[in-house]
Amino acid sequence: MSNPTTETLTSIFLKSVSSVNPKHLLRKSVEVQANKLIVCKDIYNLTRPCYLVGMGKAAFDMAREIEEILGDNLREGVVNVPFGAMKSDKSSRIRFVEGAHNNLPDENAERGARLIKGLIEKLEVDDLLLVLISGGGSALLPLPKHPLTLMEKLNITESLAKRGANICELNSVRKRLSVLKGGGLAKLAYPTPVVSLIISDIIDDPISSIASGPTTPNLDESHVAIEVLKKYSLYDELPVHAVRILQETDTCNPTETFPHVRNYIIGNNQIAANAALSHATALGYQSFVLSTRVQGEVGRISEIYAELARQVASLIISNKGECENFKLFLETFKSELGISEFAFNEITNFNFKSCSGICLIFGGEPTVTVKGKGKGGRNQQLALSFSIEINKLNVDSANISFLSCGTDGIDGPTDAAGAFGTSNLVSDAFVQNINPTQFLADNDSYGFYTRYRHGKYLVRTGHTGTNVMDIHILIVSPKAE
Ligand SMILES: Nc1ncnc2c1ncn2[C@@H]1O[C@H](COP(=O)(O)OP(=O)(O)OP(=O)(O)O)[C@@H](O)[C@H]1O
Ligand SMILES: O=C(O)[C@H](O)CO
Repeated sequence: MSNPTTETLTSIFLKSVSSVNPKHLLRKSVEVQANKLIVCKDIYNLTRPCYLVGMGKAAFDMAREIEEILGDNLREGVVNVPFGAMKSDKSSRIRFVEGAHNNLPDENAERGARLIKGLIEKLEVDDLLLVLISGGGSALLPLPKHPLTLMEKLNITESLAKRGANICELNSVRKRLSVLKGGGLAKLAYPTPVVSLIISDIIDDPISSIASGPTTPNLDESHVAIEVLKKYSLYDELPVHAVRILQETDTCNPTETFPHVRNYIIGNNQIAANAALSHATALGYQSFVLSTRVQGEVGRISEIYAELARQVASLIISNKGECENFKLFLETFKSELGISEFAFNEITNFNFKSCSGICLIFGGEPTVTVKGKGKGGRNQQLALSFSIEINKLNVDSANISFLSCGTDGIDGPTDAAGAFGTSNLVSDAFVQNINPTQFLADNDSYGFYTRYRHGKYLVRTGHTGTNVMDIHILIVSPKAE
């Protein structure tokens, strides 16, 4: 087997992204037969006038495809999309609103949210409302509860994000402060039937957190949001009217159900990881999806990945079948990496003897606490940090290549989807008089990769039109004789 090239890794990543292309996902999940709408085998009567709303990074492509599928059955729609996501001005019954520059709610997004609210308020009981939900939806559906202003709400959520709140903590607060989030959209639509089609960008696909769960009851107890704000020392700084909204308990009904709503997850990280597996296998690698639940600090993840690569290299090179040490190692990190029982048994029972190349695939969304002044993203940071960690282990018996990319094609405030890492990157960089550790310390992974090998180790795909978190690909293969 030839040594993996950056093109090899890129081809595996691109296959994973195309498997979660919204058009592809919708064609797999939704069809119209006679006057019936069939969604994941459930049947809805299309004699009802059909309306559409949507929000998120994949919403434009989802909306265009749904419009093709529904044809004249679609009466009207309002879909909020990120700036730059609109690709064609083909006439449409759907009104697209671009907003949320850099994933931050703004007046355009608020205008779009008001248009969505206005459309829903006109619905009749005999109508049908389709809701298209994908990652980035929270920033595209801002409608603060009166008298909270958009700027006040933005200050609260931005401060939480900067202080390290994870997406579920962030959205527990957003749900409490917003009219349409946390089930508000579904409540407004009642009793009109609601069918929501969701592309998940959160680990384990929690519908109540994806885009802050506009179509599911907010099952958080009222104190959850308050506890999050206290955890990050923000509660005492809130405007008085924000505290009053958070303390309202009438909107919290943990037993609430929405009998008029059906939610369908039509795309997620598992689908993308499985597609990566199929392609890597077709390329001749013995491939495994070890986890789609990777989270935690990037530095820690890179250390574990580096040790994993070292262990796999020694198993392949030593040509020994046994992997007791490997099993013990993997057992130690199984829960931290979110490795399933199936994946654990599959790889620890594999005989590495005369294996010509292993491809390990992960998915998830690690975090970076940004302390430096540099420019980068969690994927570029992970690829650089992995290269530094694997270099420390002096694994010279095998070729070790790594890719970490965001499936939405945008990693942090940069034009890259992510980057490559290799076991010889550090030594190679020093030949070019570039110190990787310095760039990493300044959270300047983009600055490093634009200099290293003239930027060839950056992965640039542009907006992919989908978003199912990140994909990590690790290939370990014997050095060619
Ligand atoms: N200089 C940097 N180096 C490393 N990571 C950074 C840097 N600047 C920002 N980040 C990370 O990038 C994250 C934002 O990434 P991005 O803009 O891709 O949004 P996202 O979290 O993927 O949103 P979505 O899930 O909607 O795509 C921040 O949470 C921060 O941790
Ligand atoms: O929009 C959001 O809330 C995040 O992308 C999680 O879905």
